[in-house]
Amino acid sequence: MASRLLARRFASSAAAATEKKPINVAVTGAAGAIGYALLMRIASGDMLGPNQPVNLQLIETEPGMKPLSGVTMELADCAFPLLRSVQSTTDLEAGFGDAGLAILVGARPRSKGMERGDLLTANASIFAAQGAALNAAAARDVSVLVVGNPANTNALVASANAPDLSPAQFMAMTRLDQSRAAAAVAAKTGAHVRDVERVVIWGNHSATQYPDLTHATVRGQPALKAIGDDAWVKKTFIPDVQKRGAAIIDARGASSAASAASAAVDHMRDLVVGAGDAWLSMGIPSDGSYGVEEGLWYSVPVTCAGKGVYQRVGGLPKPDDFSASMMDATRKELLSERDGVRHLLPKAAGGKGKKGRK
Ligand SMILES: NC(=O)c1ccc[n+]([C@@H]2O[C@H](COP(=O)([O-])OP(=O)(O)OC[C@H]3O[C@@H](n4cnc5c(N)ncnc54)[C@H](O)[C@@H]3O)[C@@H](O)[C@H]2O)c1
Ligand SMILES: O=C(O)C[C@H](O)C(=O)O
Repeated sequence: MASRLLARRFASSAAAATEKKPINVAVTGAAGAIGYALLMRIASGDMLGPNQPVNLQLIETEPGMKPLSGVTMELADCAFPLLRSVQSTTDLEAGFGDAGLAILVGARPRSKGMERGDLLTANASIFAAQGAALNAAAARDVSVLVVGNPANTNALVASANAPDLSPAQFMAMTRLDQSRAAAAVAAKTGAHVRDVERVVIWGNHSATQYPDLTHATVRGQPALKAIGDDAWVKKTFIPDVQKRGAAIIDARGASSAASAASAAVDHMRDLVVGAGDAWLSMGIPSDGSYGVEEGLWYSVPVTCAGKGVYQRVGGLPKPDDFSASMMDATRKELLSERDGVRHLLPKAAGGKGKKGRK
């Protein structure tokens, strides 16, 4: 008995000695619908892996603090072994203090009949304040994922207000669109979703996005060939993916929440842990390629090597006329969204940061 106890004690002190340093994860809008689904997944280890402890730094508005206290009670009651601490605050700099990862969810969702761009006035100023606070308080190599809509332009606003961080550290979430597109192709071809690769989301997380199957494969074969139905691709697949968010609002009476949280988990996991040669879509600052001017957060395919580093997929052939016109339409929408937030963009936008990514 004594030797079994000793062995157990030895095993737990060895585990403590090799335990990784916790990662500080800041989440805004933590008491909202997405926050509720997201926090459980982060704390359980779904996002950063089964050996990575986390500290949660939760940011809410004043009225959000009471519901947030209920969420933190539930987090405690889950007794997650990887959850080291939970801090709840309305103070942006306290909430972002030393954060290595920041997921910016807190913003108003659209309701029936609205487009995501209609949220620009209500939401963009939130991201100016949050960009400034990240600049002041977050870890210098923080990776920031913007989920709150309109996500691409909010990422631009946050980055523009964080002059000491690299624009490349700010990403807008289009992973949900990628997953929706892959799921639709899997359903059409009878394949499993894991057999659908290289689906690309170009441009804005909006109804102008271009879900592109030109490079996609199903079980290693060209997806367009496996589908064999160009009319379905153009008349059903593309509009369905573009309008999936609205279809969910129509059916559920509220915008997607669990699937949005799941996409944020997938995005951050691939970014931090790495995803080999898989193509993943992210809204990142344009570098002038694909005819998209610099300074727009435009979704493109990337690969993720881990540790927060992503690499844009390069060397793609010139898009055909259909793809080029789709890519241009979403670029134009992003330009007009940028015009709508000019007042929130300081003149000398864009800084260096410690972790440049290309
Ligand atoms: N990019 C995507 O794929 C995607 C998918 C789904 C939803 N969204 C967007 O995510 C956002 C949140 O959606 P939701 O369903 O969780 O909404 P929600 O209304 O359920 O929750 C939003 C939460 O944010 C909080 N909040 C508002 N302003 C804040 C601020 N300044 N600082 C901190 N917290 C703040 C609110 O108090 C609330 O608790 C919406 O803008 C929605 O459109 C994006
Ligand atoms: O469509 C919305 O407004 C919510 C979200 O962006 C989605 O794509 O589900």
